[in-house]
Amino acid sequence: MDSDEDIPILIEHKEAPLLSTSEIATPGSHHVPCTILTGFLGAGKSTLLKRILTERHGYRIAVIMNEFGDTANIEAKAINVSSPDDPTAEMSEEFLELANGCLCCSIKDTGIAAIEKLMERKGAFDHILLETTGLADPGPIASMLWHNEEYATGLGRDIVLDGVVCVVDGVFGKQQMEEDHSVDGIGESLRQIACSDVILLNKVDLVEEAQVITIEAMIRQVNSSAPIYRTIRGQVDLGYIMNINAYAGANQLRKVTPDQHVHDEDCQEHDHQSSEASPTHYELRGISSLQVSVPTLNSSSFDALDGWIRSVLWENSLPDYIHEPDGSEKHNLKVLRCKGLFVTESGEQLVLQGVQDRYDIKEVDGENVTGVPESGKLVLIGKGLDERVRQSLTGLWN
Ligand SMILES: Nc1nc2c(ncn2[C@@H]2O[C@H](COP(=O)(O)OP(=O)(O)OP(=O)(O)O)[C@@H](O)[C@H]2O)c(=O)[nH]1
Repeated sequence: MDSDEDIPILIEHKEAPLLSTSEIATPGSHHVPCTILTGFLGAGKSTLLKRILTERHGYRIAVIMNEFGDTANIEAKAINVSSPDDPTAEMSEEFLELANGCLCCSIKDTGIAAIEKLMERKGAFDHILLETTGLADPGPIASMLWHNEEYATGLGRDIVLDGVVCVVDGVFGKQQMEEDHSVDGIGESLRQIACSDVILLNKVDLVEEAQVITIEAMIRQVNSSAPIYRTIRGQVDLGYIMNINAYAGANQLRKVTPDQHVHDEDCQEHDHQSSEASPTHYELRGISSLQVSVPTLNSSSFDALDGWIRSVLWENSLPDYIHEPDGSEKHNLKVLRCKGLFVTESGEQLVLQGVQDRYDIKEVDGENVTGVPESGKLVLIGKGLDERVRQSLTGLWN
C-alpha cells in the first residue's frame, strides 16, 4: 500500500474464510474485534501470524507482536521505524505494512492506550490480533480488553474482545503440560489453555496419531469447552479463529454439546464430548473444567445462582463452604474462565461470560436466538473445581 488510506482490494479466496462481510467490522463501523493469540514458547504462534500477514485473505488485520523475530524477514511493503521525536515512539516501535493490506507492528506496551494510538496513527482495521509472549498469562489481558469499553477513550473504545486462541505444540505440548509448575500451582501453559476459546493443536505433522489423541485428551481435561483444531504450520481457516464472538454471543456455548465434527484438509476438529462416557469433570495438575447442566430458572433460583457465582469468583469460596473440623483446610478455589447459558421460566435466554473475577450475565440478543435449549449449562475452568463445587451448585436447585 502506498498510503494509510488505501483500501486493499478484496480477493476471492477459494477456501474462503468463514468470515462473512456482515461479521467483519467495516471501516467506520464501531467495533474492531481483537483476538488474543497465546501459546507456549515455540508452539507456532509466529508461524500462524506470518501466514496471516502474507496470505491473500482480503482483510485488513493489524497484528501486534511482542517482537518481530524471524517474521521481520517477510516481504514488507514498507518498514517504518518511529522517529525518536515521535511522542508515541516509546510505545510503538516498528511497523511493517504488508502487500495483503495487513499491518504488523511491534509494541512494548500491549495496553489499550498503545493499541488506541496505533489505531489513531494507522486507521481502523477489520481485526486486531494481539500476540502474547509464550510465558504470558492471557487472563489479565483478556479481562482488560473485555471490559475495555468502560475505561478506554477515543478509538480505543471501539476495540472489543473477540476471543482467546491458544496454539499448543503437538510435539512438546504434553511435556509442557505435565511439567507445568508455578508458585500457586497453575503454570502458564495450563493457564493459557484454560483461558482459551479456541485451541490449535499445531505441528501434527511431526507426531503419531496416538500422541495427538493423548494431547487432545489432556487439553480436554483442562478446558472441555474450547474446540480443538489440528493444524500444520498454523494452517487453519481464519473463520475458526476470528470473529468467533466468544464473549458476546451464546453460539460458542451452544456448541458445548456432543454433536460437532468439522473436517478440513489441514485442520480437523475433534470432539471428545461426544463420548458416551463423557464426564463433566476432568483434572490435570489441579486445573479442571466443570460442566454442569442448569435447569430452567425462576427468579429466586436465578438470584441464588448469581450469588453463588459472585462468591466463587470474588471470594474464591463456595457460599455454603464448611471448613474442615480443625479449620485448617482452605478450599483452594480459583476460576479462570466461566461461561454459561441459562433459560428462565419466562423464556429468556441469558449468557454468562466471565474472565478471572469479572463476569456479566446478559440476555441473548434476539437475532442470536436459535431455538430455546431444553436446559442451561454452566462451564467453569480453573482450580479446585471438585465434587464439592458441583454439589454446592446443584444444591441450589435440588
Ligand atoms: N514441522 C512443523 N514445524 C512447525 C510447525 N509450526 C511451527 N513450526 C516450526 O516451529 C518453530 C517455532 O515456531 P514459531 O512459530 O516461531 O513458534 P512461537 O510460538 O512463535 O515461538 P515463541 O515466539 O518462542 O513463543 C519454527 O521453527 C517453525 O518453523 C508445524 O506445524 N510443523
